[in-house]
Amino acid sequence: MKRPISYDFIAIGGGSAGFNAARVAADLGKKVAIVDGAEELGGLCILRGCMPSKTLLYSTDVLHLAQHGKLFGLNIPSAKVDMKRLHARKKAIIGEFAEYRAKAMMQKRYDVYRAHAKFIDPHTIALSDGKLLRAERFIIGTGSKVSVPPLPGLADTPFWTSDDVLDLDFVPQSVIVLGGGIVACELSQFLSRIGSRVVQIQRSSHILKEHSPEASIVVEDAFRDEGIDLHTGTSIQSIRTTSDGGVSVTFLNSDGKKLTRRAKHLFNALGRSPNTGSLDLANAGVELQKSGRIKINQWQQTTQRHIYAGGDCCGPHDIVHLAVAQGELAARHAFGEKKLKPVDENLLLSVVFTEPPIASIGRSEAQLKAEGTPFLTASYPFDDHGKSILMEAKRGYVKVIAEPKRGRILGAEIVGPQAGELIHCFTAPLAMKATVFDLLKAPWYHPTLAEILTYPLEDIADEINGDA
Ligand SMILES: Cc1cc2nc3c(=O)[nH]c(=O)nc-3n(C[C@H](O)[C@H](O)[C@H](O)COP(=O)(O)OP(=O)(O)OC[C@H]3O[C@@H](n4cnc5c(N)ncnc54)[C@H](O)[C@@H]3O)c2cc1C
Ligand SMILES: NC(=O)c1ccc[n+]([C@@H]2O[C@H](COP(=O)([O-])OP(=O)(O)OC[C@H]3O[C@@H](n4cnc5c(N)ncnc54)[C@H](O)[C@@H]3O)[C@@H](O)[C@H]2O)c1
Repeated sequence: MKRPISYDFIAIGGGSAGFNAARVAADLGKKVAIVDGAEELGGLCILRGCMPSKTLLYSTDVLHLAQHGKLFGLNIPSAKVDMKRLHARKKAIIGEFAEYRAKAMMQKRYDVYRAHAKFIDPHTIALSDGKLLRAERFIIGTGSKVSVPPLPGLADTPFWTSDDVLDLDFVPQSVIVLGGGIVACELSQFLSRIGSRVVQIQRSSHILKEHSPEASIVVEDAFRDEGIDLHTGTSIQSIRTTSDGGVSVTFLNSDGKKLTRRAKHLFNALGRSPNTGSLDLANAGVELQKSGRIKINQWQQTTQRHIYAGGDCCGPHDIVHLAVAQGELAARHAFGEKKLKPVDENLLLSVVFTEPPIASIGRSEAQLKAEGTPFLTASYPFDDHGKSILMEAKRGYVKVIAEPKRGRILGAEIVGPQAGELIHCFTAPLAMKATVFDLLKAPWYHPTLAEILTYPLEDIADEINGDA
């Protein structure tokens, strides 16, 4: 048997979690290897996730504004997508990001192995190119893959995944989108705005079920107004290919009525599952949760304490800044850094890049109610705010949730223009445990979208002061 090459730290997977763990370990002076089996380096976020989707969505936001030029007193005779250019722009932008990441990975500080890894014992991995590597400590950051749930007919019907939709260079005539999660919603609106006829079918009673029904309903109304044939509270009965090469989906709608929808293409956006199947984790003594995610503790350690995990393969949320934070924490903990803090669930930040977008931070009303934690809440609508009115962006609201005695901010939810940017008015205050009174000491420029936040802050302050 060959002698393994030895390292202090090996990252299996060079995405957001693995790469950032490797970077920190190298900063700490350790001998580090990154093993990644992908054809192209960069990870999901850069290649087929956040960056391509947001590049395309920005273009369709601009397109939508141009198509509604009349609202702004503009005469734009025709505004249409040019799919070849849109596709080329996306490829150029993503190409640059990927090149930058690949350069960062190919520095002398790491050895990079372009192969798939699997464990043969708790300290040794075998690579698909036949090499053996050994390390004192590991991080598993192998990400996630598209799920194919056991829906009748799905496995036998050709379908697109988000990878295909993000790489389109033509306008599909019609698409049935299965699912109502973030991927389904962001890309349904993209498809609809480039000119496809879109049917979206979701099992639960609201889309984006991780958010409040109140927030989801704002987006559902916008989708229906834009012409998306959206069905929620459904149960899919059958999926099949039609004789003309299209697809047909039969489902029970929320009233129990049987409906069939046909389209040229099917887009499976029914979720993602952790990518751990080929790692032979049993050989390393690394256990999985029921969900298939790798079991971790607050320091990202798996059930085999010198093996850490970060990102989509362990969750609990598939969000990039968390994958980065988990990777960094794992590497620091692995090499004994003191005064570390676990990733703080009370600061959970989420942005859905639909239009209107939804953004939230911290605890939700539903969570606080379920825990029996007392709280105050106040909200204010965008249709009564100067800046959003002049932007013709009147859907949605801002909501602040605070502790009832001192007014410490516990959470916030924003649905409406620039929600993904505005929510960052709360990130530092929440991290610093600020109160509504602290935020009201700050200046708020007029006329901005951000100044809308002062209204719910003032309402809560008044309630605590007894002035309400
Ligand atoms: C369409 C879409 C849009 C998204 N948009 C956003 C967004 O706007 N904001 C946000 O926060 N999140 C977004 N996400 C989620 C985000 O992309 C992921 O949470 C994040 O990229 C996961 O990072 P990771 O490091 O866990 O995995 P990845 O980046 O997937 O990295 C895993 C790496 O491991 C490698 N690998 C796998 N198995 C092996 C093996 N056995 N051996 C060696 N290498 C292996 C893979 O090749 C890959 O490079 C989006 C996801 C999708 C699908
Ligand atoms: N803006 C962002 O931060 C962003 C963008 C895209 C993706 N992501 C992340 O990527 C991850 C994957 O997103 P996703 O949208 O693919 O997954 P998801 O799990 O969020 O959504 C999957 C959807 O499919 C539905 N579904 C699942 N099984 C079903 C069945 N058998 N029948 C009918 N409906 C079914 C679910 O109810 C859910 O609405 C998410 O965790 C998300 O955090 C984040």
